[in-house]
Amino acid sequence: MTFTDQLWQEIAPVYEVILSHGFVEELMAGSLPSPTFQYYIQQDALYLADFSRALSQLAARSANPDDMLQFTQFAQNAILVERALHETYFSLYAIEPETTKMPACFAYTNYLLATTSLQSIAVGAAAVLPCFWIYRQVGKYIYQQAIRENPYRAWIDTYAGDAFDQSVTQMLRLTDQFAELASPTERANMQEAFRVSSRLEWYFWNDAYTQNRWLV
Ligand SMILES: Cc1ncc(CO)c(N)n1
Repeated sequence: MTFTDQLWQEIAPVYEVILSHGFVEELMAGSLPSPTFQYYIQQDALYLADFSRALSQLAARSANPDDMLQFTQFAQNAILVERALHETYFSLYAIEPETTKMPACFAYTNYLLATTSLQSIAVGAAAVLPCFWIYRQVGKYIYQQAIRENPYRAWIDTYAGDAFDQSVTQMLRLTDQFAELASPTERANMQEAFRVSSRLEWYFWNDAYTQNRWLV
């Protein structure tokens, strides 16, 4: 079993509750209320900018040019592909850009930036991995079940598509390479980072579903 297989086994319960979350179920059924999706898209635009910064941080800290190129491409894709998607939805739903990160987005982006800046590159890679991997799995799951006339089709197609699939496979390969070189302590830190980000993925959807705001 690869290191990344082990990572997935450990977060299997988190993945299960993500799949059964109301946000995912209603997105799949096409019945997600548009204010919920708007909130999500606004927060995701803020998230993606920092996700790209976190990937650039890993690129800058890479020891070899192959890894640098990979992380740079991931950072570029986070901006390009996903911005195109957001522009679709921003105009489709007349969504105003948001500037305030709500609690889950705030927690997640700050966690990614701190981890990719201050921890080892291996731990940083493990922290960004759920952003790739969970989205691919959720994307494929939704794609298989979603009704054809789904207002959220463009979102579903992006994450269930081949281009995203290939990035995820590359990211998994990189993480397994880092794990091979890592000490047992560092591998434990990678597991912890993977777990934290996986939980924050759930919180990100949950904040949108509950329209969570700062209470104070
Ligand atoms: C919160 C979140 N996680 C992962 C992705 C996929 O990159 C995304 N767009 N948003």
